[in-house]
Amino acid sequence: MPRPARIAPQIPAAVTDRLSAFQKVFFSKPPFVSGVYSIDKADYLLYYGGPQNPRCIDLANAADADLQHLSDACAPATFGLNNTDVYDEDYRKARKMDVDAFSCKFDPAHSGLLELIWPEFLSDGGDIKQKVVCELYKLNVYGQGSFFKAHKDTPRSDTMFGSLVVVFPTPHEGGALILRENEKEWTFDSAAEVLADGSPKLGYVVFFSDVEHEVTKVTSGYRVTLTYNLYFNAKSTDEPTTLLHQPHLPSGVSKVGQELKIMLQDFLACPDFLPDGGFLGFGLRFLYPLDATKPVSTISSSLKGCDAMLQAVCDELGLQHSLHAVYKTSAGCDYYSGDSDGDKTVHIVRDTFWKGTHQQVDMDLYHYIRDKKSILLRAAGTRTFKDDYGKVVPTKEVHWVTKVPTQYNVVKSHYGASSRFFVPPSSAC
Ligand SMILES: O=C(O)CCC(=O)C(=O)O
Ligand SMILES: [Fe+2]
Repeated sequence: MPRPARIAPQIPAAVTDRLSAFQKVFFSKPPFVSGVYSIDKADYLLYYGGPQNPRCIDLANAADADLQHLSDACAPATFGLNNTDVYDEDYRKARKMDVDAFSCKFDPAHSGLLELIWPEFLSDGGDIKQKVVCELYKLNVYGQGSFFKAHKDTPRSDTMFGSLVVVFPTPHEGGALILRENEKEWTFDSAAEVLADGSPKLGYVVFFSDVEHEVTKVTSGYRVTLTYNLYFNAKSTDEPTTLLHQPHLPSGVSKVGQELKIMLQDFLACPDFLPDGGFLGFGLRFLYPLDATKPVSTISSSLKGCDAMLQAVCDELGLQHSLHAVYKTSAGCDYYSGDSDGDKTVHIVRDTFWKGTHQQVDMDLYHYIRDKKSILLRAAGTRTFKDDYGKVVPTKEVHWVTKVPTQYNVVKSHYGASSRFFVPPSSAC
């Protein structure tokens, strides 16, 4: 028997227009911050070679022969794949030096660089709730023909959330950093900028770990970089190397946050919006490494960028909110229950991840995934429906304000978290 046709939700244009406007603003900010920065001349000095063969190179005034020496002192660069370091010149051709083999006068915290980039990067100018550790990771030299193909950085602990790369003003061409998120792409081509107007500057780019990026081929000269891992609060292995100063900002959410706040207020005041009450659902924009045995709420203090901003907006509006794992499934087949509503899609909202697997339970996933605390959601504007036993499924309506990403598998991805963020209705709904 053919399945009854899906009945489209009845959503008034006043609501759909508001939803798409909200999404546009939510995704408007790029997932990185970049630019050039002036530092003290002495901060360009890099020492390496150890006591047997000590060397110092001025990376603001380096001759090709000195850069060649630095490159020769490095080893071939590897990259992280499935928790191991892999060397593959088809994927990454570059040289690297580990942190115990060199010392650089430049320090991102003391130079003031972190204070400059931090508010814009993490909270779009709003309040910053987290302390961050910025750990020097590697020195890299990209000589002629070097590149690093598209990849996402491997999180080195579940508190690592991003990377900082600084590019020294050594003459080179090519070696642009391309960043991608969803369908969008940005290029940070520091080669010209670090040597523009005759005064050497440091190029910098800071991005979230889940942003795909690649380094294009260096066509001449040497591109010398330092990379840093960024951790929330605590870090994985050693003592923190650098603690970010909390910038002194007026409290409250950012400019984009203010815009979202006004939009949310407008939603809640709209009479067409969830007239019988319900939930607002937000698919998080970024990925988060999470121990799948822990409640999803453990990442609430580590939200990034506009995810953190949304949380702040809800706090300011006095809206209750929480983080959840969400499973999309069907609550039954129509011909068993005799219910002709057709679509029985239900989002099962849990505080923790479901521990079973699809293979173990072929049928009736709906009954296995839900637990006593689960909330069951149906699309706003649709009617309630019955399960296979003829019982009405106790669903509440949800408007997915930002879409639920579908491309991540919570079991397979090492990021683990495909969590969602919910705002129960205010009294206006
Ligand atoms: O050098 C850069 O701009 C990025 C390097 C990079 O992607 C990495 O080290 O993982
Ligand atoms: Fe990378």
